[in-house]
Amino acid sequence: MQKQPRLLSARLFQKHRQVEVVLSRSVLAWKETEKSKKRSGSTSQTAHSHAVQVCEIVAVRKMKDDDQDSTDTRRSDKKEKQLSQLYPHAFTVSYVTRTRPHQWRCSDVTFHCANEGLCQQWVQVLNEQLSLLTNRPKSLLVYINPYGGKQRGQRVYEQKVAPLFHRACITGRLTEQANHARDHLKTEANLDKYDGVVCVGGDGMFSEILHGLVTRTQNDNKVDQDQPDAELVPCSLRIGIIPAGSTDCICFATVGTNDPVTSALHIIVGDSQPMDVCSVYHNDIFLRYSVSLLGYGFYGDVLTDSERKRWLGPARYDLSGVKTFLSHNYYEGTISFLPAENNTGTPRDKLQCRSGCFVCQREPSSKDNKEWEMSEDNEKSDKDGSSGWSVIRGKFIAINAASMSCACPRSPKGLSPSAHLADGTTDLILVRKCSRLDFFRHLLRHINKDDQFDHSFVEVHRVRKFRFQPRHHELVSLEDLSESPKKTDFRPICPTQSTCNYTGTHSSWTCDGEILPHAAIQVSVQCQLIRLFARGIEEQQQCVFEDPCTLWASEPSTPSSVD
Ligand SMILES: CCCCCCCCCCCCC/C=C/[C@@H](O)[C@H](COP(=O)(O)O)NC(=O)CCCCC
Ligand SMILES: Nc1ncnc2c1ncn2[C@@H]1O[C@H](COP(=O)(O)OP(=O)(O)O)[C@@H](O)[C@H]1O
Ligand SMILES: [Ca+2]
Repeated sequence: MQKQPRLLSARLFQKHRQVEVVLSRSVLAWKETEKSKKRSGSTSQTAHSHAVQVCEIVAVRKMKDDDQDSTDTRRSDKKEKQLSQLYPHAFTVSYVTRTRPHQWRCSDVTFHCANEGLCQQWVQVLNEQLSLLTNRPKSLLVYINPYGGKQRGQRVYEQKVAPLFHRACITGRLTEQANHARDHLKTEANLDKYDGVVCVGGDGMFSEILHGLVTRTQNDNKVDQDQPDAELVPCSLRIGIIPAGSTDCICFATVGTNDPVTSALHIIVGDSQPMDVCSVYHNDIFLRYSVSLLGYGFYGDVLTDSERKRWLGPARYDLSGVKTFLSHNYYEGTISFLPAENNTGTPRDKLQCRSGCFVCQREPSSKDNKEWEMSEDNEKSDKDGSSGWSVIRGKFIAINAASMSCACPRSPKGLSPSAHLADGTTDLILVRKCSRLDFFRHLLRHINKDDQFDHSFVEVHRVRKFRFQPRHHELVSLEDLSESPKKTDFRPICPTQSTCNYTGTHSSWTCDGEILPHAAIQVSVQCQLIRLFARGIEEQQQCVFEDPCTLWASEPSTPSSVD
């Protein structure tokens, strides 16, 4: 690893202990000095040595700066005030620490020094380093859905997020007309003023922001998104999600947890995660965009039923899930899809999309481009189903397109554990008609370690485009009307019954939790159309910066004050 010169080094104090503090371009490190260790009788080296990446420093402030407001009575502020009285020349560094897996917290370390000049110097140089991090947002447009999830959006923002944003000097315009977030973004908001848009809510709220921002970007660039073959322009503003919804799958699958503080910190440090977006059409009419689950049959029915139970909050999905499972309906139709090229991996490989995923980072090589162009040609010569496109006709309990893993607290590995966030593909999962018990076994595998695709009635394909055509409604009703129950019927289970109920009607598509008005749809994946304030799921405790030991040994590039 390349050794970086020190920008500053000094002997400072942490409470009563003397510490050696070193700053390079990428790392701030500190450790107790030998003298201080001896005095306190401590022998352990590691317990007293710390290192923080500069890019994970949230803020640096002189202790006195925040003490002007004597009306502030929060415990942390009181403590800070006491410290500043005790140590007049002190500064505090707030930085990211990893607590539980994927969970981030903001920790503070306060150093004090013998004179004001030294203190000023450290604050100035540290802040200069932070100002070089140009990916950090300074101004954010924040929308809160006060009615999402357990209706805690506003409280979560005010108590957990706003204080952190304030500390990092992020100013945001807080709006509570969340129901109008999409339209405000589409037409009214002056987006030039902002570095990003943040939503506080669930996947439905995220969807509002997505539609507002993508539509606005296309309009500004004179691209007609209603044309199925339009080449959409990627959005320049990143989107942040503070989870406060019912499923929070988009947050969970991009960060690894649905914790508001962790998300706020990913926003503050200016993370960036590109993400695919599916565009959904019905007979060449644009319907919606989707980033998580497009589901027909089981999930479509769960969502349709759950909308009537919104008052139950997140529990509505459990109740509707059980009800839909017991109904055990299947639907007939034809699904056609354009498979992704071989180099995109398969939904059944064990290559999970993680921070810095090389599958998503891969620039299409000239060979890949050629393959892709060939597929496009195939598509043109193949509107009625021949080579290039695969066509499957059948009876399905569920048809799911997962553009990301769809991991969430209900299913920590998700619907398609190896789906990628930004590879330009979606994983198409077909669950054919099967017994209720088999379907239960399949569902169960979403929460245990077994492979949910390892059933004879399940198949999964990685695709770039797909189309679905339900079996013709009129024909079905004429044939089956007498014996087919209505799709929303709820009947007691017959233990001997092992086949599904043919409804004779269509199901609906759920599109990131919203219901689509048409069953026949055409879908294509728009590779990396948006970016989130996230970095993908971190594999483990990240320690990717230079070894702090090299810092202690290296010489300062500019002479620095030592106690
Ligand atoms: C025997 C136990 C079986 C349990 C199986 C559970 C499988 C759960 C898979 C969940 C996939 C979720 C995909 C996410 C979709 C969200 O975008 C959508 C809207 O989210 P929000 O606005 O935050 O509410 N949520 C859903 O579609 C909920 C699906 C729940 C199905 C039980
Ligand atoms: N102020 C509001 N009043 C009512 N509905 C809203 C408001 N703001 C957003 N919504 C809508 O609420 C729906 C669900 O929001 P979401 O935040 O995803 O919660 P949940 O995860 O519980 O579904 C979305 O369709 C969103 O457009
Ligand atoms: Ca994808």
